[in-house]
Amino acid sequence: AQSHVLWPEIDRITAEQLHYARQGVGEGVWELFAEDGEMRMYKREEEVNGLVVDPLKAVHTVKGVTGFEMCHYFFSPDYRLDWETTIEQMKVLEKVSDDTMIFLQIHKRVWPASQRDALFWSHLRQVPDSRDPDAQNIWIVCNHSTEHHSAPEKSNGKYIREKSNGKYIRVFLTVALVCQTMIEPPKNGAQITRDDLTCKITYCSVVNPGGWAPASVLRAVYKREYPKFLKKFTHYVYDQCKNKPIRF
Ligand SMILES: CCCc1ccc(-c2ccc(S(=O)(=O)CCO)cc2)cc1[C@H]1C[C@H]1c1ccccn1
Repeated sequence: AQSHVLWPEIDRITAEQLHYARQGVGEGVWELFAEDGEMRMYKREEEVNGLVVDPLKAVHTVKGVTGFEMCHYFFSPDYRLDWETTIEQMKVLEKVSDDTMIFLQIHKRVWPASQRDALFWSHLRQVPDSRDPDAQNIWIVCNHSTEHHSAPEKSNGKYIREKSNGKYIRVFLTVALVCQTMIEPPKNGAQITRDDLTCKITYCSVVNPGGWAPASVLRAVYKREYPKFLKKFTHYVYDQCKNKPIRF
């Protein structure tokens, strides 16, 4: 993908998001708003031009899967409709390379706000750990809004069923899923099994709704949808992997 026009931006945003994901939530600005088992979900309340763009950061620990497996199921279009419940339609507009694609997603309407779509590149990458050079166990998927000739801001009906008003408000998003595999080597030198695996997850998301929506509505939607999404997604990956050979 190094030759693609988007490559410099993909490289820069992915590196920025990795750094951002690694920053702790200790500094007081993050507000814990959801907990479920090992999952902790934090937000910051921010508005841009009166629009709610609350950054979100979630940390979670899932036993029995690797960081690669978690990122693979998050990245691949083949499984998305199995775990993403807020999407009405999804299309891969361009396959830039095996690890980079451009998606167009129509999200379900969040009443009373009008319906939105999201157009973004998605990039999957293994990350050398600066602090531990031989840690080959960190993977990231970064999703970042982009433009594409085949899906201008106004839904042109060519690919996606035209709604009555012929237009979806386009959100602007940056999302990162960073996953690290921890292995508890079996005492007796036996082969590693899924019981020896733990996946440490950091999920970061900033979604600008692109057009006005009541702050109270958006905050209620995020409070409900994000915990549901991360719980459903991680359970889905565990179920998909549990009877399959481990992929690092
Ligand atoms: C008015 C904003 C509408 C809206 C647009 C977009 C998104 C959204 C898009 C992408 C991603 S992802 O993590 O990249 C997974 C791929 O789909 C997550 C969220 C969420 C909402 C809102 C519907 C809410 C929501 C919140 C959390 C999870 C899912 N949906």
